[in-house]
Amino acid sequence: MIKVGIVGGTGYTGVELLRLLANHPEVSLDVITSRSEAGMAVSELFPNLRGHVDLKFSEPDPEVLARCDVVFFATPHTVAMALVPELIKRGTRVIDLSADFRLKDVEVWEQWYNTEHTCSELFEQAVYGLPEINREQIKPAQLVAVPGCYPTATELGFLPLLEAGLIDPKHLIADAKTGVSGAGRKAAIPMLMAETSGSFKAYGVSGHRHLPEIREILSAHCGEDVDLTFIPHLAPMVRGIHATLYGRLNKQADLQALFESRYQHEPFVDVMPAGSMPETRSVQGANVCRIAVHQPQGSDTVVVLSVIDNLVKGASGQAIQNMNIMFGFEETLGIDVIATMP
Ligand SMILES: NC(=O)C1=CN([C@@H]2O[C@H](COP(=O)(O)OP(=O)(O)OC[C@H]3O[C@@H](n4cnc5c(N)ncnc54)[C@H](OP(=O)(O)O)[C@@H]3O)[C@@H](O)[C@H]2O)C=CC1
Ligand SMILES: CC(=O)N[C@@H](CCC(=O)OP(=O)(O)O)C(=O)O
Repeated sequence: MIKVGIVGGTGYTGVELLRLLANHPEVSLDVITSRSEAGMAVSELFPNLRGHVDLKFSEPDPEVLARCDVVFFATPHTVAMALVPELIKRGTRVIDLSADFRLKDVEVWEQWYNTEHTCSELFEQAVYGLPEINREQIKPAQLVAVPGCYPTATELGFLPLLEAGLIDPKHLIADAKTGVSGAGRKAAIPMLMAETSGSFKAYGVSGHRHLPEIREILSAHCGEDVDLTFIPHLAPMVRGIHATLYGRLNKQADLQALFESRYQHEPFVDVMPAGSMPETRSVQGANVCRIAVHQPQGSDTVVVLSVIDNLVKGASGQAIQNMNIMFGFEETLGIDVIATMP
């Protein structure tokens, strides 16, 4: 059994970590922090955890957190960077769901996050936690940066095509939609269902912070600078991401066979039969990226449809997948793969 701590246990990704880790046979949940709910029983705030999590929220305390084998940060960006150096020094492993350690260039990070980074010296040792490209590096890692939700859906969709050199890396388009839970568990008028229900809009058109992340990862992995147009949208749903990805083919190939072969050994990527249109509900609650590849008739454009649950494969499920790899557990242990909706 390993001792696990969670910083930020009252947010959407925090409670999703709790739901999955409460059932994990190798995990003892030891610390769950919240500054606003310190002293309250976890099961009082989250009745779905009654009988499964017998802990109280506590203030984040590095002394206490350092006694864990691994600490998850399910906090807004800039929180992890303040606490992680001390934990790393004491030998505690860290899995950060925020964006603090996802990029390798501090200037780019500071430009997109509009604040100073206080421990960029850890960028080098941080491993980007997308197991489908970095499984070997994740195994010994002390610090894992879990990919963003849009980047997970987008990178998994483009990877097979870029790796095979089948599309022009300078002309990629990602047209992606998310639900309101992507904005976190807080009171914000534009995210209220009364505002978003029956409505649909784009945002971040002039630039979204996930753009440099996707560009950096795809470029580094494929050895060629990638240029991407990435436009996020807010859809009237609670959870889920649907990314429609476009690439210009520079040669013809059996695209279905390419995707099936690339992901044949990946437990959490499901390549659907030719002609399929994956729906976000088919991955709700599951750590699965469901992908379909299409080539519209008479066109040299390939269209990839990629869906995930932003809170599971886009955050907490992927974080636990990383933990399993880091501690040598079966990669699928304690992680749901069957969605709660058909
Ligand atoms: N929601 C999503 O779909 C996804 C989110 N992420 C990332 O995961 C992280 C968490 O997201 P989400 O769960 O949505 O966020 P929420 O806003 O829902 O929750 C944030 C949590 O962090 C705690 N927190 C806030 N400020 C601090 C602080 N200064 N020190 C310690 N704890 C703090 C809060 O508790 P309290 O204030 O009581 O301490 C709360 O528990 C973010 O970085 C987000 O970008 C990644 C992928 C998807
Ligand atoms: C609706 C909404 O605001 N969505 C968030 C989703 C990003 C997210 O959750 O952040 P990470 O995956 O980077 O941690 C956004 O666009 O910023």
